[in-house]
Amino acid sequence: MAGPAENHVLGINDTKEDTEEQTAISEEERNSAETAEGREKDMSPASGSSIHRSGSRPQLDLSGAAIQGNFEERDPAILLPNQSDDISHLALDIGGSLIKLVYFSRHEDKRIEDKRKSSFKQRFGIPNGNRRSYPILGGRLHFVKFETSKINECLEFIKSKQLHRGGMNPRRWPVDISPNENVVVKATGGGAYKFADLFKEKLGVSLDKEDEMDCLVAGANFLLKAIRHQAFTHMDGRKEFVLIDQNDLFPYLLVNIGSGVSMIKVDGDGNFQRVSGTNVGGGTYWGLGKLLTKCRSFDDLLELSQRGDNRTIDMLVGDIYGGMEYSKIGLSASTIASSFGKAISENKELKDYRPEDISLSLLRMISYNIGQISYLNALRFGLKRIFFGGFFIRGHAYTMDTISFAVHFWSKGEAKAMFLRHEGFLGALGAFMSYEKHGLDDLMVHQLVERFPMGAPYVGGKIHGPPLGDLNEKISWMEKFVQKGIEITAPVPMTPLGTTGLGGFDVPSSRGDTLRSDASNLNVGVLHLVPTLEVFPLLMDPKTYEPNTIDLSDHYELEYWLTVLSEHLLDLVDKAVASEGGTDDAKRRGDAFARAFSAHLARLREEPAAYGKLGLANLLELREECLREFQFTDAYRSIKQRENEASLAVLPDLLIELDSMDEEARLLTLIEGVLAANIFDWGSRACVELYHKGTIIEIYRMSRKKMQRPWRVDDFDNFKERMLGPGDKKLSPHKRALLFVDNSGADIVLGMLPLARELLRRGTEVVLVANSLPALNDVTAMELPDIVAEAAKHCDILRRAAEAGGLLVDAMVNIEDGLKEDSPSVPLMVVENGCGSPCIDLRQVSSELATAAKGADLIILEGMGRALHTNFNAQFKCDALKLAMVKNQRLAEKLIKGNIYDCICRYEPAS
Ligand SMILES: CC(C)(COP(=O)(O)O)[C@@H](O)C(=O)NCCC(=O)O
Ligand SMILES: [Mn+2]
Repeated sequence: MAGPAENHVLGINDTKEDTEEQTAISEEERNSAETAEGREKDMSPASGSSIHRSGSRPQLDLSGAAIQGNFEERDPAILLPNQSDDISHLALDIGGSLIKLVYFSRHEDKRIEDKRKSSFKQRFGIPNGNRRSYPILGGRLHFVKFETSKINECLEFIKSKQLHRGGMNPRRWPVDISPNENVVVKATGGGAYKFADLFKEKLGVSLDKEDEMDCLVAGANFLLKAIRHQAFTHMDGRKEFVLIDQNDLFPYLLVNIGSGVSMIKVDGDGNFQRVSGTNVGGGTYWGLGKLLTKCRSFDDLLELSQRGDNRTIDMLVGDIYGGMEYSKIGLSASTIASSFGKAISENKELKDYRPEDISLSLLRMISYNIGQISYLNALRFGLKRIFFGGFFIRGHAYTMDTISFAVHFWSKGEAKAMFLRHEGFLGALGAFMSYEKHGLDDLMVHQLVERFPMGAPYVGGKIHGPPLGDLNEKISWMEKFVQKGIEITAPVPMTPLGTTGLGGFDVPSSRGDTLRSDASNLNVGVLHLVPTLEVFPLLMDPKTYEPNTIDLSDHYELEYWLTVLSEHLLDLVDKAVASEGGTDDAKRRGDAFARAFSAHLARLREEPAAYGKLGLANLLELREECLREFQFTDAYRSIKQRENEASLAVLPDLLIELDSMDEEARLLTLIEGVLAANIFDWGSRACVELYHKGTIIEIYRMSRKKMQRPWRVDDFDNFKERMLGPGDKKLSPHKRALLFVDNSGADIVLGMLPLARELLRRGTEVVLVANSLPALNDVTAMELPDIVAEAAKHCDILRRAAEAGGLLVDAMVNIEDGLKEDSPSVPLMVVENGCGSPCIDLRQVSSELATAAKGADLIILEGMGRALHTNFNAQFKCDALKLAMVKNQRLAEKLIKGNIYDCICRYEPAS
């Protein structure tokens, strides 16, 4: 199968091609990678402390280790007084064509101990189930590529960010590490040997060489276990993400296609065996292709193949059987009987064949061969899953289709070929993993969040420009392109549509519009490591939970939502710029934000799976993240404030009205109130237009007036029965209710707070769950205590509950609520949900929320984002009430066969 031993180049996964590939940077602005000043102070070692290492591995020096701060805190930071902070947060995979860099930057430590947080801790204590012997650092993993031929750019990049010295920190250099100190950086790939002296000379860094195969496997294992949408199948031009069960990952076959091909049977972490390989690999394609087509780069050769027709060269079954198929053995007429076989019988010279056809024929020959050998090896060891990686694939749709086709064909559909989004970074990640005690190998899927910041402008299918240092550089670059009249847009297909080559085994079709020669450039975001995130414990089955309701793999649906977001953009930029005082700087940032976000939308329009599996929640979150990237921290700040004030002014009247009702009428009015007040949503186009037509209170009244039952989804009677009991029978009240609140203003003040008050009155503890970061006009956990405090001035129940929950510490004056009945003062609390988006993915919530959830027996999800776009179909272990007004015509039609402004009151008791 493989060639003679001396020619056995298998496993050498690079080629020395003269690639034209652009530098691709997945990089965030430098300043965001900085560590907070205060924390630096705590973490920096006493000056003059020595660096302790054992052998070649830099290790943490645990001598004198002490917990910093509160012993009861979850995952407390541990102060290592003798540890220099220079454990390198950088690892490299230096190949013949590309240098892949993985580096870590710490999160800014913005922990603010407000009274909300301390009261929460008092109430719930601190969970200690997740204690580690050492903490995982919160931070980000960045993935960056350079052309090996431009190694100096790579060295400059490392130097400018001081990555070899543990990140950019002016306090650390040169105080902590003397320039003569030997810093060790993990590296794999042939270049780790070849360029060792250069790294030493230019950066003073010693490259600690790690075995390539070890790294590949470690990288693949980490990715497959820790990143939800890592692996995908690719058939007929369609990418489909595959859910990998962490506990059912092994064994699998890892096929790394570099110059040669290695086939590795992976049985566990660090447990693998190279079982086979072939010398016909990427190097063969590139080498033969270069000789036969005069193509100058690997990418050019791939591009040629997209315009090729291999039937002009390959001998097909039909050529042998006079156009017929050989049905007896299941071979169709278009099956390749012999690659390049036609060339024997034709009286043609090389020049008579189109380079496009040659390239395609070659690509098919090699891809099929690899697919076939891989399958045979999978069969040999009884493996069902085959993951392909290596530079040969580089996100090329047609290559993936061809390999998939071969595996499918030979296995008769039994085995699956899968590909990895981070396939180019397996080795570098593996090298990074080889640092001891960074805690990465312990990370779980829910502790990682991938984000896609604007790394560099991309134009015409290529990333342009150097790595972007800071926000200003990012904006300047964009402005430069715009001045030149070049629209910054997502990469476009490099060949016209419909030019896919024909022929083949049986023709695997790959849609022209998904073809690209290096799509993987942009498919890798920045991995945020957030050790405090947890799976919401009340989810019925986290494994089958899918947050998104609408399926964006439906082309029309995706197109609709992308258009909605584009149409919102101008208005959003106006709000964002105004929120920053409308200064020139804010306008520049606003412009850049609009361009960056439009580029994301264009990118996703072209390749919906570019950032992993796409759902509406991701799109809405991407918008908020992009705003934050351009330093718009709260675009709706003043709108929220205005609406809060207006609503608080009418709250006393509402409470009096409610208190004059009997229990049943009151409960109905309260639910009506929540639904009616959910109309205040600055994310809905239709609603924003409404706001021009009246004051907040007028719109609220109008909305309440229209609240006619039955609602489009109306489970109110069931909810009422649970709350008030059937007939005269009283049921015990819920112990604790989690209220996932939505918007500021009327929504929270006139909708959810009165409902919370009712629950409190009935003896149910209430936890208000709000966003950690601003998103549209959603109320945040930081803002809520003040709103509650204001509302409590008019309400005895809220006041006592807020006091009991530790939200109010000062005695309240001016109590206008006449109610003096002796209601139990169960606590009212506020927790943050861990999100900064209008939607919520309950697989990744704050540890605060997870803790509060443990004693809860009622969940109320409110609003379109939290209850409809996400979680509409979510099932919980406890009673759940989903309340929302549908403020979008299309969603109303799709979800409830109704109309805009219809309401949903969906009650699902615990089963
Ligand atoms: C962004 C939103 C999910 C916020 O809704 P909310 O959760 O506040 O009820 C919603 O306004 C939305 O889906 N807007 C986009 C569609 C539109 O403009 O109609
Ligand atoms: Mn909202």
